[in-house]
Amino acid sequence: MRIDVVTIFPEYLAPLDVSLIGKAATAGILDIHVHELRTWTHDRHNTVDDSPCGGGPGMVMKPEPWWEALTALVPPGSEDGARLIVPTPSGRPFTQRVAEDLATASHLVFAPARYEGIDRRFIEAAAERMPVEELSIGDYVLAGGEVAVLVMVEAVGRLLPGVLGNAESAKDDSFGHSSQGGMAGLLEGPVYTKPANWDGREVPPVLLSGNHAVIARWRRDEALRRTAQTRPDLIEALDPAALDKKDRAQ
Ligand SMILES: N#Cc1c(-c2ccc3cc[nH]c3c2)n[nH]c1N
Repeated sequence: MRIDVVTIFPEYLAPLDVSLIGKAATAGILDIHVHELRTWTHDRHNTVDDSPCGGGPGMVMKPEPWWEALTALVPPGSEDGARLIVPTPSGRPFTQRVAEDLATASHLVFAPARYEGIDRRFIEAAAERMPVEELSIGDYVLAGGEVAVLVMVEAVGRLLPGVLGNAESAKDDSFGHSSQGGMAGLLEGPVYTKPANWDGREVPPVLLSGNHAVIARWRRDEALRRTAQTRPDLIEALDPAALDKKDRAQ
């Protein structure tokens, strides 16, 4: 997968060189390029913004630099498999299912804005050339979209074959929100490691029993309990067919 990120703060994307995503890039699984939006400006001041039409606070990002950048990164005729991702607080929620969908793309172009956002006409023009996703990472307001790009690239990148080792395959995601595997749609229950007694607190004996069926049942019960407590909406959203008799007894 090729990933292009266009931004006025390229240094904000430095974490993409680190850890899981950095290793995936080194391995050639991800081909990540971060670009300075001002590359596609032509005036003395490398202007990327202007005052909002109709008045109002702040500044709006001009469509021209974004359009030139997009055209350079996705030349006409090469749109097949390319998707433009625009982080925005007014976007569709970015969820695990959205991450799974984006992981099927061959080319993602991220357009993290600043100021009051990008001139709407850029989004409309881009949508005539390729799928455009306006996505939000949560119900709070950031100062720009770069943080959201880091979140989305990690959530999508970890789903690509070869990025996670076998021991930590995304298929077994148990942090909830995965739509795959036995814990699909549930939040993860508590996890423990050695020592068996720490601070006078014991690891639940079931986890030391060696009985994998009983352990699996206990973990699912704990996931159901935590999900019901923390995110009852996820319980409501579960496919009833995904719940067995013992689940319903919870
Ligand atoms: N995604 C996302 C966002 C943002 C966001 C995204 C882009 C810009 C550009 C200026 N301010 C922004 C805030 N705030 N909260 C979210 N969940």
